Amino acid sequence: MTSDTSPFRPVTASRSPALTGTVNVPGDKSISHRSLILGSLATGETRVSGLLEGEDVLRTAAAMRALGADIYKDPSGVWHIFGRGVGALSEPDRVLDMGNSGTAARLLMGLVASCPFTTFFCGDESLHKRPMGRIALPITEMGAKISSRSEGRFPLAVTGNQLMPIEYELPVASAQVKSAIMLAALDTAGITRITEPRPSRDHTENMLRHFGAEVTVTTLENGAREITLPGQQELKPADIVVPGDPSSAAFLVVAAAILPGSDVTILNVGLNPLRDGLFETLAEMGADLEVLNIRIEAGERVGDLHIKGGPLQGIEVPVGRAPSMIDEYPVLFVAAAFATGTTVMKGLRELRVKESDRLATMAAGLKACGISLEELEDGLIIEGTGKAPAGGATVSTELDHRIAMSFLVLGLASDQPVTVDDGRVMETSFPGFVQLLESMGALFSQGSSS
Ligand SMILES: O=C(O)C1=C[C@@H](OP(=O)(O)O)[C@@H](O)[C@H](O)C1
Ligand SMILES: C=C(OP(=O)(O)O)C(=O)O
Repeated sequence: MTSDTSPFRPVTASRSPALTGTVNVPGDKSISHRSLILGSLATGETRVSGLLEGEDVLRTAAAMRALGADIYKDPSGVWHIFGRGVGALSEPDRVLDMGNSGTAARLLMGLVASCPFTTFFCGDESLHKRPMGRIALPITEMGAKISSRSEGRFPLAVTGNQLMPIEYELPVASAQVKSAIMLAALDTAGITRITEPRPSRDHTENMLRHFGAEVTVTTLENGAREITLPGQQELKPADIVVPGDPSSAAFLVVAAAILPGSDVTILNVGLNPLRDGLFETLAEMGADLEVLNIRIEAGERVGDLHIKGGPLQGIEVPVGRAPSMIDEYPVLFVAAAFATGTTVMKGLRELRVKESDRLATMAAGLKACGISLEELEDGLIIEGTGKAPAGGATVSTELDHRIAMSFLVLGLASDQPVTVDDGRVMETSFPGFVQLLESMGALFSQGSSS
């Protein structure tokens, strides 16, 4: 994280009693980014409750302010966004620092591609390693100009232009790339068509409809999806209630599943069918998991999760399910380490270009905690013994919030404590992670156990 130069803050998780309680997790990160961006493009005031106030989303808020939107949080916690209308953003007078956030970086590159000025972007050490060519390619084809370091990495500048609509086939299922093209297409005359090989999260499509825009989604015979977006539509402001983030709930669900006797309810969790792959997978592994009170709010499926601790079985996770649980693999690897038998997880090359190389970082930490596994080019095969792993390691989080939280969950149920070298990274997506789990019975200490 670029702005904080204080020393690392290690956090240690120790073997804990059963977890209990009824809790809420912070708001969904993907939906929070999109409410700030689309709210800034609507004509008038959008009110957002439950916005995730994690560092990634606060970067988006700061960037949208720099692009001319008026955004503030009232004393009751509701965020107010006074949008400028599609095509009415103004030139930022500073470099937009996207911190650790791939979503903020990529969506905003698409957004400014149709703006008649140059926008400069930078981020932290992790973001500077992540591939941006996947955005540069389609928006350059539409008519924008990108000046970047080699291989299209940050820092970079996007010079916007009057764009041409495109027909674009995504090489991999990526909601970030899809959304960047849709944001570029919003102020582009004509019809843009995007085909994705497998469905990726559709929050941008859902929220555009919630703001009154026309978006058509067709599922093709081979399972691919085609998204059709006519440009230059007006967005009408609409109130948004952000559900709890299923990717954050995932850590609590796995922690409860691997700690015998646990009984936890998580209220108000987003259960978009393109995000719920982890819960389906845990159920197949034998987890005692129920989904209750399913409802639709602001175009998104929401419900409550009830999870009890109990034995898990190793399984082969279907490759096609990966997009619906892409951020949950690190914590699924932890669940697999507690299961009886082999869990095979493949088709995960994308994990190598997240905040860290999540296959390599997780494999190294799991091995250090005494877990047998094989690292493949595109996945992990984990051998669970059905018993608690040894633990007892200090793991490097590599500026990756999901690595930090996954190993802390492991430490709650392993024989020896597990330390992560820097707990600050959790602020990215889950402020208050340690305190929330402590309120359920989990044992943490600041600093290293040795
Ligand atoms: O669109 C989004 O909000 C996100 C899409 C996913 O990335 P990809 O688009 O790279 O799959 C996911 O990993 C990320 O955390 C959030
Ligand atoms: C990959 C993630 O986020 P981003 O791409 O926005 O950095 C994540 O939150 O796991």
